[in-house]
Amino acid sequence: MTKIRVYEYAKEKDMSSKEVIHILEKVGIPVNNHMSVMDETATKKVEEFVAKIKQGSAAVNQEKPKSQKQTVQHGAAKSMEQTNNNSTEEIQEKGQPSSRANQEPIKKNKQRSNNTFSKGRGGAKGRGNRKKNDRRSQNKEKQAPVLPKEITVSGPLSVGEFAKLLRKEASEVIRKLIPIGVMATINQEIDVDTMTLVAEEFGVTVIYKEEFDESNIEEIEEVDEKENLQERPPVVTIMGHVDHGKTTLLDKIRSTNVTSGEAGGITQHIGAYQVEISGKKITFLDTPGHAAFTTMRARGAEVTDITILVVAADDGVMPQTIEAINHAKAANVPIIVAVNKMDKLDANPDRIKQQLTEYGLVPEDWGGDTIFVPVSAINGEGMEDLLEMILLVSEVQELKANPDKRARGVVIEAELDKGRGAVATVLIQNGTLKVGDGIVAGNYFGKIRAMINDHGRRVKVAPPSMPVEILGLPDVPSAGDPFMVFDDEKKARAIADKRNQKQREEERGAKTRVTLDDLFKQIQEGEVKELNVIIKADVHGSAEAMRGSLEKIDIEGARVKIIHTAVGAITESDIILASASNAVIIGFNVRPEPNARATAEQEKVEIRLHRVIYKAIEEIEAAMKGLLDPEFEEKVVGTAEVRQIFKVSRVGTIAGCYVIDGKVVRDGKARLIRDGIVVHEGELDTLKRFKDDAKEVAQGYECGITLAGYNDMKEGDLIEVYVIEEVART
Ligand SMILES: Nc1nc2c(ncn2[C@@H]2O[C@H](COP(=O)(O)OP(=O)(O)OP(=O)(O)O)[C@@H](O)[C@H]2O)c(=O)[nH]1
Repeated sequence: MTKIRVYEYAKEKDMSSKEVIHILEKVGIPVNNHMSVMDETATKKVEEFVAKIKQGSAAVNQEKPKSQKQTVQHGAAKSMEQTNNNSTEEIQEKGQPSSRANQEPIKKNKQRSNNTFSKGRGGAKGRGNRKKNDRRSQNKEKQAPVLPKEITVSGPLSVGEFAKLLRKEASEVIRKLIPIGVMATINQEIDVDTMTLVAEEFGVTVIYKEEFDESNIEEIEEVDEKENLQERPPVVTIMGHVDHGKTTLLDKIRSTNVTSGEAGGITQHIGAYQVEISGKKITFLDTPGHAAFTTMRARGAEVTDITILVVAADDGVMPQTIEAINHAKAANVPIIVAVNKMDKLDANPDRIKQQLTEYGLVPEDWGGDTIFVPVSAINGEGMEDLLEMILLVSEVQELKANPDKRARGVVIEAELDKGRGAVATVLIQNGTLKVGDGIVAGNYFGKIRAMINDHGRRVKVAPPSMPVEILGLPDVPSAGDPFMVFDDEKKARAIADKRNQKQREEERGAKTRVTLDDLFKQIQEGEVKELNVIIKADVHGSAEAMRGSLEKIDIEGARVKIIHTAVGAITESDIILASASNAVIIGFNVRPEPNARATAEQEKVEIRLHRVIYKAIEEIEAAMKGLLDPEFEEKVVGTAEVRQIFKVSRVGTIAGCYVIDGKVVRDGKARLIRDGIVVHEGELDTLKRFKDDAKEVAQGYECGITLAGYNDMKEGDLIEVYVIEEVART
């Protein structure tokens, strides 16, 4: 024999190709696969190796696990190091063709299922029992459990645990491990790749599911079997512009639709309530407005199924109407338009329809798919239609939950009550909550002492979509916090502790948000495919121009998605929307309101301010290409309010100011802001304390400021002073 392929050689020697490849590796002649050619030297070396093994001399490195659990990595390198008597035995067995054919390993496995592979092997006793064993193993084979089609693992498992999942004996697994170069005992751990290879040999698929930390209650996914799912009531939020009638509408619905049997009962404000119509329930969140809605979303709680957009028929689409539309769209929640105040003489519902088409809400009778319901929250007109429409939309959505399992949901609101302690209103999203359940809500663990429904009655159980007030938490969670029932109290306490710790870490700044500086990296890592952007501008035209240009950007498969544009200063509500939607805010000739700036810092939302449209676009493009040049960054050092204007001939206009925040520095640049809009930007000319020139003036002091080349300051204007700082690129 001069040259022979691996598989031919293996066949000839009654070995498997894998074994031959493995030995070739060990003798220093690695080959690629079973089709590789072995020359004379190779066959000789393999033969020598097998001979040595048969004499027992290759049985080195007797396995003595140091610890009970040891992770064994799959890989050739490892296998080389781990040459031991396991491989020896595998080969010895192969020398006896009957051993494999008659399923002997099954019996043997049973015999030593609790031993390490090296123990009790190959002794006279073992051989003597072979016949009996064969018979037993045959019997056993008949009753062999059906193998699973697939198994799910979340990380390394010990051979024993893995075998159990496969419904195989551990030694069978060990046997399959050897040819792939892994020498492991029953107690040693093997990695997922190795498990996948071994399972394949048994025709079983390994599904890897990353084990996650259960303290991320928000991310615990529980799949319900279809047959366990039942219809659940829709959860509805009412949004709209100030004074368009949200509260009146909510009150009207509640007072005219109290659940049967409860009529006349005192309804209690618990943050949400349910009404019944045509035998079906609807849950309304009792906090109108998109701020509450988006604050919850910012905390990861997707509670709302349907949004009712209230627009007053005598007024029309207003800024907050648009904001509400964008908040609902960002959350992918369907909108039903309630055209309110229809009782008013000047009500003009067609105008509302016309206006809303501009925002993509086209009424059904105009060929669109948005439901418009004319109503009057005062006299109740159209109210039933509205409720029917809610039920219709919820039917289309096929809202379902499984009432027969542990409950989970969201905290709607919570407070500390003097007499009752921490009281939280929760909305059950899935499962059924019961008195006595141990729950983690936010960062706290508690046992439910009592539950009170929206009519102030004590209840023992709360099914999906039902809001209830719960007593029994040791402290007050936040609105939007998730809650979940845990059967194991010890585990639940540990989860609550961990959540607490994580929150503290987040507060220390560990929160990750998209920023232009790391956008490119996030795009490359596949974390970001769409850059969500909110545009705030001084005039409608600029906002639209910016939207048009930004939407055209498509770089490296990532695009810009404008989730909201509006005219005016950057508000807290913009920041919350950005936070909930992982967006950046571009301000064009506008500034953030003071509390918005603070919230942005807290929420780590990035605000980029510009005065030239193309610069804003260039910046986004550069960020998406990873070419952003943040070598210089603007840092606002202080803000002064103009309290008095002095016109002095030759000098020009002096603004008598009061420093309301930070400090004003003589060398800084200044921006003059009127009602949130930047009206001038330039150099600070003079800065004086009384008659003297000052280098800087701190918060709480008065000063006189002149701006270079600009005299049109007015009382009430803000002068924002900033410096340009060099920042190191990361
Ligand atoms: N004529 C008439 N007036 C209404 C109707 N709905 C509400 N109003 C009145 O409009 C005013 C504002 O209503 P609210 O319900 O407070 O409006 P809102 O949208 O909740 O307002 P905010 O809470 O300030 O955002 C009140 O004076 C109501 O009485 C209606 O259908 N017809």
